[in-house]
Amino acid sequence: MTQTNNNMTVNPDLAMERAKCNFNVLEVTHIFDGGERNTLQRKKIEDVALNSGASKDALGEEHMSPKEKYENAVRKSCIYATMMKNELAELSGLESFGVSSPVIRRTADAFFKEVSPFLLHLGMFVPTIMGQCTPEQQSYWLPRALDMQIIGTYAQTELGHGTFIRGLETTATYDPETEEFVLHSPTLSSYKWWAGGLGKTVNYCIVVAQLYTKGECHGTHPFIVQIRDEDTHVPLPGIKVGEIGPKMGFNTADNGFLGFDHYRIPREHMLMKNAQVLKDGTYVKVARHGKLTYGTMVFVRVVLVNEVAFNLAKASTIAVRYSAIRRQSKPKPDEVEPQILDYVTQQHKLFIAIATAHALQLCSTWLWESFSAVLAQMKGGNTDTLPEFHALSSCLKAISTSDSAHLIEQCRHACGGHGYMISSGIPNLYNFVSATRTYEGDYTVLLLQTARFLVKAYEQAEAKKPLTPTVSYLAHAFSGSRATWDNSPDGIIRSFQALAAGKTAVCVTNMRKRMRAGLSQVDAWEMSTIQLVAAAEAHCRAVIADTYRKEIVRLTANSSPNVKVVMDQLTTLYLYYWALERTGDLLMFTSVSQKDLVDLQIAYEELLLKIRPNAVGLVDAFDLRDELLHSTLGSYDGRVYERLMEEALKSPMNKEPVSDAYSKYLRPMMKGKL
Ligand SMILES: CCCCCCCC/C=C\CCCC(=O)SCCNC(=O)CCNC(=O)[C@H](O)C(C)(C)COP(=O)(O)OP(=O)(O)OC[C@H]1O[C@@H](n2cnc3c(N)ncnc32)[C@H](O)[C@@H]1OP(=O)(O)O
Ligand SMILES: Cc1cc2nc3c(=O)[nH]c(=O)nc-3n(C[C@H](O)[C@H](O)[C@H](O)COP(=O)(O)OP(=O)(O)OC[C@H]3O[C@@H](n4cnc5c(N)ncnc54)[C@H](O)[C@@H]3O)c2cc1C
Repeated sequence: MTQTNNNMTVNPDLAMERAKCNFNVLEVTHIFDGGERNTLQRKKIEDVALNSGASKDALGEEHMSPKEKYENAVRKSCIYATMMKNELAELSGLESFGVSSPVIRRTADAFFKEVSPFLLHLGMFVPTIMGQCTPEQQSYWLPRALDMQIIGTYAQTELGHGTFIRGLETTATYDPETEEFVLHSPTLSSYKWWAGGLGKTVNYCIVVAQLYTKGECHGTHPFIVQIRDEDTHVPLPGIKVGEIGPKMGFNTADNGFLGFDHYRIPREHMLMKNAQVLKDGTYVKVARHGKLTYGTMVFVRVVLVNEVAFNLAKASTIAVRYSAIRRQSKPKPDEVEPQILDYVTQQHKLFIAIATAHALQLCSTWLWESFSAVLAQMKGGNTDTLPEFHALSSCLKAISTSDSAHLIEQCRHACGGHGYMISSGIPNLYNFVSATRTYEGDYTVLLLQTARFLVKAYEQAEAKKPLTPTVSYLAHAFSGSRATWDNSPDGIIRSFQALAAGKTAVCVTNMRKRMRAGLSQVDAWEMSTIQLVAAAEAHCRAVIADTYRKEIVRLTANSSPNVKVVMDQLTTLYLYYWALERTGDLLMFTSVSQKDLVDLQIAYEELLLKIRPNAVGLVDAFDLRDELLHSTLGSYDGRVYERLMEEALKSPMNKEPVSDAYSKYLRPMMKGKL
């Protein structure tokens, strides 16, 4: 065993990998964190939160009953929330980052193998107060929520409707006599379903309901609703609330259901930034854009791109470190068994996961900055950039969550049987991230929102009208010839734009044909949706690749030469990988030849070999402390087999030499006495 300088015993294969890494790991950490200052701040916060040991459990979470798991998660949420208020807020500069500070959010992951029952409080309840309240409402609710005097969630989805918000059935009917709204659940399908923390934890929630006043429905609006007594926590009369039961993941989040029986709330509890109901029941629309009440969802879609990049970084760290210590098979009889990381197929599974974590991390920062710019414009009353931003955040949310879930599963495959152990950390990561593909807007549904924007932009391009920046490439869609293939990074990005333009053009042509043949516009659209989803995906890949490439060039401008090289290798790998995944489309919409594709495959394989010596260095650069990884396979020291055995011995099944099941069932059966 090799010793590192801080006296940690490290697996010799991992030590060897670290010795051969040829770039400065810390420099890459700074790139991933968005600068040295951010790295220092992150480390400070992690030290305060994690060195206290408060994140540790006496008994492994996986051996607890659901009720114990939930109570333990609440216990740790309270510890973490108190830390956040008292110590971490100051370190993170909470005012400037807002409650969505990714560092605060990430550090919390050391406390929870699944999720905190407070996730929706900070993730959606507080942001909705910030985004949907008038200044007076904010000054009342925000301090109480930030100080955790009240805990809330976001209850929009119902048993019958999640995607189609306009179809929600919960009603909020204004009664001018008492100046109250009457909340009611008229059907079983109108029961709120899914909101995190609703089952047992929260005492308030944002409820999205159809607003009725003066006999007229004005569509869905948000309300802040108290559902439990502030002292006893008992559900208030008129409220039916509970937990929805076991799920694939999120089992510490007490997702809940909620029904109303003519439940009254004060008029002022309607969130009135975008629309108001006056005392006499007059409805006043304030916002210039009809979809501003969807603002919290847009915010969370932006945050999720960062969230899944972080989780993919975790999975790739686990799988790459494990692949460096795991030796298997003997392709060369005279040599020792190779590290599985030496197999090119293993590199194919893993290096794209590292590159994608980088791509999504950098895109998430860029998206956050674009979002801030859109918000600033909207403050001045200008909503012109909102449609483009909605199209952009929709497709980035869809593709980032879907790619991350797929690649986390690929990391599990790369860990063979041990990856299937809960203690590997990967199953929990997968269960969490696969849900992100569905919630906050399902994958297909969001890509179709982007496609809607692409089709409109295509029609504008056809009419030679100006285009917004992310779709400006559509102006070249009418040259009549296929896009010229070249395998340079910019050439591949242009090819993805050509795929998006080509697929959109095919859809527009087919829709027009179908409409001429008598189909309605809605049916013609419906028949083209497979290709429309594919067009939106290609558009999104072009956006990710372009942003990733530009950001890396910018961020490595002053980097040392080897960092520049390895970062360039990763971006090129990302582009080659996706071009090779879409060869059929490239053959349809660009001039690429069979020979070009054979050459590209060879270049890709050579790139994997170039990245191989730096693979462990690259995942070390994510700088994920063991407390955040929760993994027997991925710890920094590589003591994999020791940890697997230690965890196995903790199983309650190993407490007794002979299980009770022997005397109850096995023995009677084997002795023929059952
Ligand atoms: C501390 C931080 C931690 C963060 C981590 C948080 C993790 C939290 C964990 C779990 C949370 C999970 C929470 C939830 O899931 S909450 C519920 C989320 N629900 C959804 O996302 C529903 C998805 N559905 C929709 O968004 C919409 O229904 C729709 C699919 C967009 C359709 O809406 P609608 O029917 O009203 O609209 P149309 O299709 O008719 O389109 C009309 C035009 O409006 C435009 N549009 C739609 N949405 C928006 C928007 N958000 N912004 C701007 N514009 C929008 C659309 O493009 C159409 O425009 P057009 O010009 O083409 O007519
Ligand atoms: C872990 C988790 C946590 C959640 N937390 C919350 C929460 O805190 N608060 C909250 O309000 N909600 C929450 N949700 C609900 C979540 O937002 C919805 O489940 C999600 O938006 C998908 O909606 P749906 O369930 O209605 O799916 P559906 O719309 O029923 O989707 C089913 C299938 O139909 C397809 N489909 C639907 N409409 C169309 C269409 N127009 N065109 C093509 N295909 C379509 C979809 O692509 C999908 O394949 C949570 C969900 C999960 C899984």
